[in-house]
Amino acid sequence: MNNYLAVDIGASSGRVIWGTLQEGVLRLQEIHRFNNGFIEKEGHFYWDIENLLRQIIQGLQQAKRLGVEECTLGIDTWAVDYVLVGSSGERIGEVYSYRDPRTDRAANLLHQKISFQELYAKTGIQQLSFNTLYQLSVHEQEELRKAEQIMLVPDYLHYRLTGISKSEVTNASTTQMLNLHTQDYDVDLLALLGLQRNQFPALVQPGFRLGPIREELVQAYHLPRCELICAATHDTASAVLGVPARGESWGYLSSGTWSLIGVERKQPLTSHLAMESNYTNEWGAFGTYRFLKNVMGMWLIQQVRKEYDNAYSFAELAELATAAEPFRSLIPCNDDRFLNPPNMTEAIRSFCAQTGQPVPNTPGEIARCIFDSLALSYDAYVREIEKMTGENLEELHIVGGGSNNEFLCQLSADLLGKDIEAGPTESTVLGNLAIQMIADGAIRDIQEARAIIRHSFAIRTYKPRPVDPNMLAEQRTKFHSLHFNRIN
Ligand SMILES: Nc1ncnc2c1ncn2[C@@H]1O[C@H](COP(=O)(O)OP(=O)(O)OP(=O)(O)O)[C@@H](O)[C@H]1O
Ligand SMILES: C[C@H](O)[C@H](O)[C@@H](O)C(=O)CO
Ligand SMILES: [Mg+2]
Repeated sequence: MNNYLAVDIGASSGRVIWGTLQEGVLRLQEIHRFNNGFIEKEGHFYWDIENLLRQIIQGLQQAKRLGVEECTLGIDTWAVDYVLVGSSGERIGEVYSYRDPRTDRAANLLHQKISFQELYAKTGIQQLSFNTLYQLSVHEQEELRKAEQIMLVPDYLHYRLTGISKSEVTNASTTQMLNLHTQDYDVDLLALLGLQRNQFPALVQPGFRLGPIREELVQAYHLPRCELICAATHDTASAVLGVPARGESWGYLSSGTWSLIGVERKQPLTSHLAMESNYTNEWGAFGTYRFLKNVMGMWLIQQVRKEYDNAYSFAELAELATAAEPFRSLIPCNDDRFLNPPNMTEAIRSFCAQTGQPVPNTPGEIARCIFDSLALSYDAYVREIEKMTGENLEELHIVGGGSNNEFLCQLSADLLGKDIEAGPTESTVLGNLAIQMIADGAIRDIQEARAIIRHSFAIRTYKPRPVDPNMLAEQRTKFHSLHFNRIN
């Protein structure tokens, strides 16, 4: 029986999970979990990349202690952020978090050189203020000049472990620098930033075999002998692979720090409506495209929970929301004011005051405002996606940590009037493992992998409850009037 290790590092937490496939059942054993999150230094926000490497090493050491002598290893992380690497392989400077305010005006400045319309026609990528393209356009020129390589976070982690430098396509597509037509980095876009194509590693597909962990690391840290295989290194791309879809017409909501809501397509969709509504075409595994939209997601409640000194679990906050008055106050989840405010609770309260809504006070009222607003977002975007693709989605899957939020899963089913299938929580890990097992020949293809996931993990179905159509129409109208997510 082969051993497969998945390292999945999201914005709020990371985990090292040991996967095995026994008689058609996929079994997971969590062997290490750690908190993630950016650190603030002099008004800027960075990731502690050295700590992430330490945590991966600790997870591998634990795997060895549990008896894993040989394995394959896949790594996935959040998107867009990058590491500058010098001619001697040294890291140059800090690793900025995408929530750093340095990009607040970057898009407006860059669009003086190239319109968003032209950019979208090239890349099909949604406008998020922190896309890698915008980050690099404002990065300190001194550091950029010293950079021989620009690696996205998971590619850099691969590099530190193996010495091999490659750029895996699913995550590379989130840079907004990959050209849909040439299927490579767009050299004209790079030139706008004063960058060369050879500063970015060669593109590779999920399943690419990177090679073994460097021997000196194996010896120094008593690690298992691991061969690194490129997962779909964008965590959302792995999450989509881990969706236990049955048919051909299905949508997903990868619910974690962000809610990524979309469909898996064989071709990109870059219509004028898709661009105007700010939908993206991130690349998926096996030549697919993840036509989706970023929704601010559980970041909102994560920050509120911290501001209550973590006095409540996420389950308790969902419970308190259940008892609060429905649709009393709503927020436009994707408004930039919620991207990284000094205090999320205050940002929510002041928005409600500014818009003449009742101001939420208690933890339950704040949580209810967040979850009502998220559910109305999901309702709006699923209907937009169905309109743009011409599909009536027969299956809707919520995966990731948010699939444990019973209140929000049920409310989403009620508003949409559709069944919602919730779980697995660790869909990202499962998608990471699926690529390894397919590369290893243990699983034939992604269809078989999804069938095995369906068979191996409990999936809870939320059936829609009756909703007053007048109330629904009223809330949809109110939400739409508050919603600012138009490209300025
Ligand atoms: N029992 C629960 N009840 C309600 N919500 C929960 C529960 N467990 C987890 N969550 C939600 O799941 C979120 C974390 O999801 P997940 O672990 O998928 O995120 P992540 O992988 O750390 O981050 P990223 O989204 O960047 O991948 C929490 O912020 C919380 O809102
Ligand atoms: C910054 C990105 O939008 C973010 O990482 C999102 O793509 C994601 O993957 C969240 O897990
Ligand atoms: Mg995650």
